[in-house]
Amino acid sequence: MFFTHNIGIGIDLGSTNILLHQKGKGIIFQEPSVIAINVETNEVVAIGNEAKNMVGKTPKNVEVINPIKNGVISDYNRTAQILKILMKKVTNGSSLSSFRKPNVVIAAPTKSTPVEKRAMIDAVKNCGAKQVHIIENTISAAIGSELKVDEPIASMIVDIGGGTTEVAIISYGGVVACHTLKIGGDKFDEDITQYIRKKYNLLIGQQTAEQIKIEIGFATKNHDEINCNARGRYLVTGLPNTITLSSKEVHDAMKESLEQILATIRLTLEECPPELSGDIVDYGITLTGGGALLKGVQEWLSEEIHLPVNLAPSPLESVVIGTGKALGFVDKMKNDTASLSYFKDKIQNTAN
Ligand SMILES: Nc1ncnc2c1ncn2[C@@H]1O[C@H](COP(=O)(O)OP(=O)(O)OP(=O)(O)O)[C@@H](O)[C@H]1O
Repeated sequence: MFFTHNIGIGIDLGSTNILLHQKGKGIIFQEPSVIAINVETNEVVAIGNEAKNMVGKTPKNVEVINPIKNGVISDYNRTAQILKILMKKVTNGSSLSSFRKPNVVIAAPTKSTPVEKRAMIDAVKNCGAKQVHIIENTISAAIGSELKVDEPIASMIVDIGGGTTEVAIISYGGVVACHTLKIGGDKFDEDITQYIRKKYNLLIGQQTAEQIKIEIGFATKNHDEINCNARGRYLVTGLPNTITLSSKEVHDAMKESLEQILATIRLTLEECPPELSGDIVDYGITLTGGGALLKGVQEWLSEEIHLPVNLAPSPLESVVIGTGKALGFVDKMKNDTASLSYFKDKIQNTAN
């Protein structure tokens, strides 16, 4: 069967999760940004969920790596290996003639440097993409959260990811104020691990910490207390042990990181041009990213900043949905750039 149209792919290369959106199909991949490698042969053993399940359980010759840190590619070769497998998935393993090679829109951290952007573009191009366009994470998250970014209304987006929190005020399709913090949901996991180690002398694994956060983690101090069990290695005897942990303890463990996120939101609000402040007061701020799913985040934030706080329709998927929608703009731009002038400057076309 012949296809005459180009394949369009949107990519969110997150610190915790990688997502792929294919034009006409929707989200076709949504798994952890993890790769398991046989270090003796350099062969890929697994990626995504399968690789994440191997963390802490592999033999010596298999290494499980997270090649994206704080939203930025930290291990180029491993990221390229993941992308190659994903591209094969999209093209069903067939080698494509140049006119059928996919056009890609990839989201990059709003404050990434030209070198970091270039690394992303090269990684995707080397895997067989035809054109690669970069879109800023926060713009993509806002588009994917159904905010009206192309209208003269200011929006504020807070994307609490795994490795970073990005806070931006967007108006006329552009970022007018933005701050990035290298703290996200994964730091909450570390906070919980440290707390349990210090208080109970128990060493827990990263997946256990994440489960505790999801099950009984609250951003609000005042909530109906709940408990859960945590299993790990008791450091005094070296033997397995189980403790019972309360949601108040988990809140205490995460408190400092939450306060740093709050300080970053306040800082961005302080930089909001006065003409746009009214819109933020009227429409509030929109929370997205996996960290926005922490229990009580909406209540906690609206109490602290006295503004309406909305949750994006699909916090874990906002960015990739935004890249999928941006693909539509890129396609249309070839014929009609005038009505898309806001995005034209924001989506950097590297093909020409
Ligand atoms: N229900 C939940 N409650 C609390 N945290 C959650 C929940 N679901 C997912 N998370 C957390 O969300 C984080 C991942 O979010 P997301 O996929 O948006 O990050 P990312 O885009 O990969 O990271 P980054 O934006 O830093 O590159 C993880 O820390 C995960 O534990």
